[in-house]
Amino acid sequence: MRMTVVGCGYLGAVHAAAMASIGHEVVGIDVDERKIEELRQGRAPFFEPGLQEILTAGLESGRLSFSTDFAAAAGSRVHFIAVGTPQSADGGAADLRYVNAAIEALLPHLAEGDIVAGKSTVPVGTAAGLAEIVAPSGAVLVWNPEFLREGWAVEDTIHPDRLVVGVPAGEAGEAAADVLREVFRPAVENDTPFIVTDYATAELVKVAANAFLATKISFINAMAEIAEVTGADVVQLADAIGHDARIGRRFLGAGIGFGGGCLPKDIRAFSARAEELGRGESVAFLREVDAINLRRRDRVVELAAEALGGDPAGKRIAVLGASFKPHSDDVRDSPALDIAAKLHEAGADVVVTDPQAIENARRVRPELSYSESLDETLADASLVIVVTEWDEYRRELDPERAGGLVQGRTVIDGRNCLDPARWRAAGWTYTGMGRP
Ligand SMILES: NC(=O)C1=CN([C@@H]2O[C@H](COP(=O)(O)OP(=O)(O)OC[C@H]3O[C@@H](n4cnc5c(N)ncnc54)[C@H](O)[C@@H]3O)[C@@H](O)[C@H]2O)C=CC1
Ligand SMILES: O=C(O)[C@H]1O[C@H](OP(=O)(O)OP(=O)(O)OC[C@H]2O[C@@H](n3ccc(=O)[nH]c3=O)[C@H](O)[C@@H]2O)[C@H](O)[C@@H](O)[C@@H]1O
Repeated sequence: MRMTVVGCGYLGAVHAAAMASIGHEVVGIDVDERKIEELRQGRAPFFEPGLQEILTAGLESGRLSFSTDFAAAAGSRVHFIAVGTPQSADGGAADLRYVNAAIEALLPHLAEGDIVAGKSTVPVGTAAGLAEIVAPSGAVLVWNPEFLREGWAVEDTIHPDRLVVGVPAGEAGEAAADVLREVFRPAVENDTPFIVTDYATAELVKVAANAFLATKISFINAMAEIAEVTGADVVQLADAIGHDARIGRRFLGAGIGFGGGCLPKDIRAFSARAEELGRGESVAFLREVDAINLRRRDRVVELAAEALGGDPAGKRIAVLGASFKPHSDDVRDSPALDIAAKLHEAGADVVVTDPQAIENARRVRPELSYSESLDETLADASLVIVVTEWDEYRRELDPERAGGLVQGRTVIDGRNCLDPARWRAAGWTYTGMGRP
């Protein structure tokens, strides 16, 4: 099937290449000329495992192309909208200007019977408004939220847990759902749950899922705060409650909390929308989820100061990690970089390393010092802080060897990803997050 993907960022670029990999003819459109040129040249514009391979294969097969010209959308049966919905500058609400601009630009190229499928994460009520704008073109609007995780984006797109499509009531909606079934045929044939619902439910499923995940992380971080004053071990606690299948162990990783381009902005946008709807109190707990999350960043700064005798000023600190999570070069709202910046502001001599994210980190935090080399980062450090649990630090970093490079064997494990016994045995003072 011929399709368009409007917006070729993290979500759109992966979606376009993945759709081509399952046999569709895809044109990716973006207003960012540099990004489109890179994609045309076959260079993934960001690090995402598996993307480079499907991008190259898609271009070579002739099924995948990119353009900055919306006229390239003409002739597609489905037009996915995957543009950004960032947090607006004046508060928590989602900024919908890119979604509105994308729809406006697409309108002249739509034909009767086309489907416009929104994938961007939007406040509940957005799709109903956009449907009215799209209607005169004869196209049908559906909302098809995306649940992929960065780092596993290709796998999640090709083998999703579930597919959700919000459609208008009536025959047109049913027919549109059938077209989406065809788009995702390999997954549908693999018995992936395919949930057809109304617009509001589809929009809410997305924000509810992210709100739940954020709440789960802040819940365990709240337990970490209690563990810190009682001497309990939050990692064992998570293992123990996680054995209860009703709770589950995943997303109970206590540490410096969640960041990235989605969870933080999505819970804030959800709160803002609930307030607009007069139901702010229904999701008031999300403000606490946000507050707990941000407190964990400050806690690391506090621990760092304690470890350095009360004042980090002038002390060399090695910060291992810059991306908001491993297997990604994304530094949007990265807790790792936020902590590094706070320590820098406190006067510490901070050096940050990361296997993939240094280029992006430099753009958002130019005031920090970076090194590609882990050894160089560790050299003469009085304190080492692990803030992103890359395998390079979690598995491969040998505490003996690292101990030979630093000035002081003191480590703060912001992700509870190191083995405390092993590091202590190598003479390190180890501090985890909510674990003794
Ligand atoms: N990054 C992720 O893992 C996921 C993102 N989402 C949602 O998907 C949406 C996109 O997120 P990302 O890809 O992370 O954002 P992004 O910022 O990486 O990409 C957005 C892209 O849209 C382009 N764009 C902006 N205005 C445009 C226009 N008028 N026409 C064409 N292109 C335009 C930008 O140039 C950029 O390349 C957001 O709503 C996000 O919440 C949902 C699930 C996963
Ligand atoms: O809407 C989105 O964009 C996406 O947001 C998240 O995906 P992502 O942001 O890629 O990353 P996650 O794996 O959810 O991690 C988010 C943050 O939580 C942190 N985290 C995760 C798990 C955990 O146990 N503890 C924890 O602190 C991670 O380090 C990271 O900073 C969701 O997991 C996706 O389902 C969703 O599609």
